Amino acid sequence: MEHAPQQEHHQAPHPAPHKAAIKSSVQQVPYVVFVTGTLASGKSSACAYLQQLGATYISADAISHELLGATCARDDALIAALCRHFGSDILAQDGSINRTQLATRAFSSAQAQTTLEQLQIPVIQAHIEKKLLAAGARIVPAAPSTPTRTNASFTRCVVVELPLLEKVPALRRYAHEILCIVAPTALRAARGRIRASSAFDAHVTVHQSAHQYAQQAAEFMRIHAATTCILNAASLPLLHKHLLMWYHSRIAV
Ligand SMILES: CC(C)(COP(=O)(O)OP(=O)(O)OC[C@H]1O[C@@H](n2cnc3c(N)ncnc32)[C@H](O)[C@@H]1O)[C@@H](O)C(=O)NCCC(=O)NCCS
Ligand SMILES: Nc1ncnc2c1ncn2[C@@H]1O[C@H](COP(=O)(O)OP(=O)(O)OP(=O)(O)O)[C@@H](O)[C@H]1O
Repeated sequence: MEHAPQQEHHQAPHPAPHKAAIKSSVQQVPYVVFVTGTLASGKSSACAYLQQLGATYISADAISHELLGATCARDDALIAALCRHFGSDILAQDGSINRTQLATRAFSSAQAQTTLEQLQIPVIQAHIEKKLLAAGARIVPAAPSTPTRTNASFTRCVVVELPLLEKVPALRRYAHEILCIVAPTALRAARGRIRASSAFDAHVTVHQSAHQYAQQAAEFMRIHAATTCILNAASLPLLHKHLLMWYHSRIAV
């Protein structure tokens, strides 16, 4: 919405230098959408499709994997802090974190999970912010809200997959919009079983009753924070169709 007056400046034959600078920075700014939802709702599937449509994709989970992995992208300080808190036997031979071992420790109690999040989330947040800025994203003056008209002036889109949206409030200022992917619990459970289950999923299954309410509360918060909810209760082609309509109403192609 803040783009209309700047487009008018673009029409002026000799724009003042500062106006030209504003114009060029606006043209560079991509439409930033955060994609959230609960476990196995279809966040990654949605992001993969948006990426296929041309969006730049940033994934909190992928960053988390890189930080704890064996490549040069790993974060030695974070790995050392995790070893101090959860035991040095979470370290694999290649210097990466044994994720199953860490999950067993970190998801053993609410307090341990909080410790993991306090150590890891600020680092993940800093990496996402860096990637957002590198992709041309800038702080959006108004908080994310449902657009009242199409944002046809945006030609680029950046999609950030953020499962734990509520844990990274500082990033919200970069988002034009928050998409929440929603799917019924029974479908998520069925889809989750088809997929190779992670340690977190296994933990949630084992501690089902204790986690159910927390997960549900978190999902409600994400739905509440969302500007658009997309129901992923049928086939993947139908999810793609919803996303395509959404994309075309936001991004000029
Ligand atoms: C403990 C770890 C190493 C276990 O790894 P593992 O490969 O077994 O699980 P994976 O990373 O695939 O996670 C599985 C699912 O659980 C979700 N999840 C991970 N951590 C959490 C958490 N603290 N709370 C809720 N959901 C979580 C992920 O988003 C994903 O959907 C890993 O889950 C981890 O590092 N978690 C903390 C990172 C984090 O907070 N990521 C989200 C940032 S927004
Ligand atoms: N509409 C659909 N129809 C059939 N299968 C689907 C559909 N949507 C997602 N899936 C499948 O369900 C599984 C979970 O989907 P996906 O990985 O996209 O969810 P997620 O929210 O990213 O999961 P996580 O919380 O673990 O990161 C995947 O195997 C995916 O292929």
